[in-house]
Amino acid sequence: MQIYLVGGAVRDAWLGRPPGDRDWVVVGATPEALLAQGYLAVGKDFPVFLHPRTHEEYALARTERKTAPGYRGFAVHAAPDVTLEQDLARRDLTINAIAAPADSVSASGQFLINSENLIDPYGGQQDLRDKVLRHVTLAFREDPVRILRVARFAARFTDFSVAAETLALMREMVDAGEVDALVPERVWQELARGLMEVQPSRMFEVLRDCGALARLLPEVAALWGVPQRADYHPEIDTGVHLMMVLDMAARLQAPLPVRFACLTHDLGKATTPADVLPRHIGHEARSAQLLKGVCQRLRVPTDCRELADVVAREHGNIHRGMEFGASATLRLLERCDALRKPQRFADALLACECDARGRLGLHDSAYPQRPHWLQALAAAQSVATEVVAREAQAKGLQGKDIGGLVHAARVAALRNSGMAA
Ligand SMILES: Nc1ccn([C@@H]2O[C@H](COP(=O)(O)OP(=O)(O)OP(=O)(O)O)[C@@H](O)[C@H]2O)c(=O)n1
Ligand SMILES: [Mg+2]
Repeated sequence: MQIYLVGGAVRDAWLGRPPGDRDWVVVGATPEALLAQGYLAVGKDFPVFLHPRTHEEYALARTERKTAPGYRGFAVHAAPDVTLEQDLARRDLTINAIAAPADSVSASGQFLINSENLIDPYGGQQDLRDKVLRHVTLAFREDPVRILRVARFAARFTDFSVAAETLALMREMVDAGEVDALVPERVWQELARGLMEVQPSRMFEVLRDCGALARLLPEVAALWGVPQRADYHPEIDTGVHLMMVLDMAARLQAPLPVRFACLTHDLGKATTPADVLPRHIGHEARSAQLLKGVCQRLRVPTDCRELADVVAREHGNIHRGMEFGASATLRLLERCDALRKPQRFADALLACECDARGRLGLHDSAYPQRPHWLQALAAAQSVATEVVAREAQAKGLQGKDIGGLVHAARVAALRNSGMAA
């Protein structure tokens, strides 16, 4: 049997990027032969094994053929006569279809990037040089997740472009309804990974270009072409603003829930009645409503969903908050459940900063609201609630009345701290 390193590990080594997971392909072997050598079978859909010592993935060379729409609909053929070239042909992109013989890969994980070593039948190295994301063969069609992968790679390899013929193929797949058949978990997984890349806007650009965004996230796709007030939004177009907000979130190294909250905070602007434009009165509540549909459809995890809800509802108030009186300040903190969930509130503030700076010409402006709200939260937290509660109980007060006293003590603390009038 022959063993080769393939996929992302070869690509990343070639680009001089830090190594991630390593995937190996085994040619000329049977499952029995690998089991006899101590490999552990793990593949449910394909013959994949874990190395007895390193636990890295070793897959038997295989071909795949589509049998039904969607992610699960394919038949796999793995046999000792499947060649390396055949296995590479069924992969997504040429840059992911380069193989390095195992004996050219040293134990430390380093290997020589030497074109004489590499097996590269589909021009992957040329596409790495030209910075092109190009499909290997028409087998690309057999897995619609690849549409999302290409978009995600565009967000990571920011100076790569998608080959025209690959974009055309992706468009064909979208038109054939292929993305509609994807299971929500896969869509979310790829979107989440793309959001965490260095330039998430590029993922959405590619998804828009091939028509997939309107199928997967119609609420987001609808934001392009919606105008905003030029005095607040010099970029005017809501979709353009959204992309700037996402890239600001990446620049500020925001965690995933913040990036998801950025993605959905303005959804309601797409449903603003035409006669109100370019103003968006009350869009926050409409964003929160549309967000619910997105989260149900894509099974968005709780932390992302909850933060996005807070940000959708309150971002306008957080922006305006420096002018709030003590009572309104505390009410916002309470609506955000900030006293019990201070980290989530801090994340909401970060999302709001991305929103404020994700505007044309404002990328480097300050966002004093963030320290302001953190100080306000600290002032509210400084109230010794047990003491207030004990004193109230001593006076014979109960339940709601005690809550009222705690609230009043926090308002007073906000006033005394000079945070609000
Ligand atoms: N839908 C998919 C998923 C994977 N692959 C192939 O399997 C390899 C490994 O997959 P994976 O680890 O998911 O992707 P990587 O390319 O390694 O990228 P990442 O850095 O995101 O792990 C890919 O390079 C590609 O050759 C594919 O063709 N189609
Ligand atoms: Mg990988």
